[in-house]
Amino acid sequence: MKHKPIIGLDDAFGSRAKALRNMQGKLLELFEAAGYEEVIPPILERPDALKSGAGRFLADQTVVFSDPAGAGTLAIRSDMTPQIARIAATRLQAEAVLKLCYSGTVMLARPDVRGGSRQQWQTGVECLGVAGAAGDIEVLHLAARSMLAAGFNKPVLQVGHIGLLKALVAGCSTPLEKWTALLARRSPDDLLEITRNEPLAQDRVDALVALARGRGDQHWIAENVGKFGADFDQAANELLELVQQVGERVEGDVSLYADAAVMPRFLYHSGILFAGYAAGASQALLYGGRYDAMMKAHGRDMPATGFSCDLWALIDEV
Ligand SMILES: N[C@@H](Cc1c[nH]c[nH+]1)C(=O)O
Repeated sequence: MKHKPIIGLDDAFGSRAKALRNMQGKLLELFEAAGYEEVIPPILERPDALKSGAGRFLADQTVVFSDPAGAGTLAIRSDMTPQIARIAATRLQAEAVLKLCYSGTVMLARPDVRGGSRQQWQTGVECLGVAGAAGDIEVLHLAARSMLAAGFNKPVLQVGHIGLLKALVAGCSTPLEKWTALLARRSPDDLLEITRNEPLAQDRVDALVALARGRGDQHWIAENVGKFGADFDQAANELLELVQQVGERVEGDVSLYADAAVMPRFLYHSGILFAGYAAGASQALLYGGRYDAMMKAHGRDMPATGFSCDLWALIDEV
């Protein structure tokens, strides 16, 4: 009997296998030169370690199974950032600043994008213990350099802040993951439909629709300061200052701009967020952001920012 591959999973051999290793080598070399040390966590975790501070959303994206060796319910990791959070909060607790990098397979319960892959070869960095904008700035520069090393065509970094959306939909019963999904899909009509059942003032509805239409650039953010309360203003100012500090061109070749509609893949980010694009690619190829709240949920209150990308997507789309 011939076994067919599972839909959404793939094998690599020949030139594809070489390209994957090559890409991995380039990125790990870059991370190491920037002072990031490699960690190699296991592919299995307790579901709680993956969920802590990340909530249901990540759990829905995770394959769980009952361990035949009696260790209870186990999860195949769907993301490595929560593993780094666990390690930083437990085994590396003695170090105040941690700069860590990783490269390993993660498995998604369902693909991120229609017809996409369920397996990703996640490669990235996490910068922990560097307070304020300094950590974000360091990670954004390293993301830009990674995009150049990976050969992105016309690389662009879009930077947002989850606090903007949270402030706009405060008091709504629709969960945050629903809003982020609709905004990530850029579907203003579906979004409008949901706002009908929510106690939202018209100016908030207009703001959400503007985001779904992709109109949340720097000017839009600045214009809206003062309209939606202190939390919105704090997030907006943090984002505008960061973008101003880093500048519109990073490493000479990477364009960077603010976009309030940048949405996270998972819901554990609690500050700035960013996505990296290459001209001609069908999807964002790099994701990152700040997740101090997830560190707190893991029992170690410390600042944390990082990014990751999928080597499979890089070799296919760059
Ligand atoms: N792991 C996140 C990106 C990230 C890394 N560190 C912080 N955020 C993702 O894949 O979406």
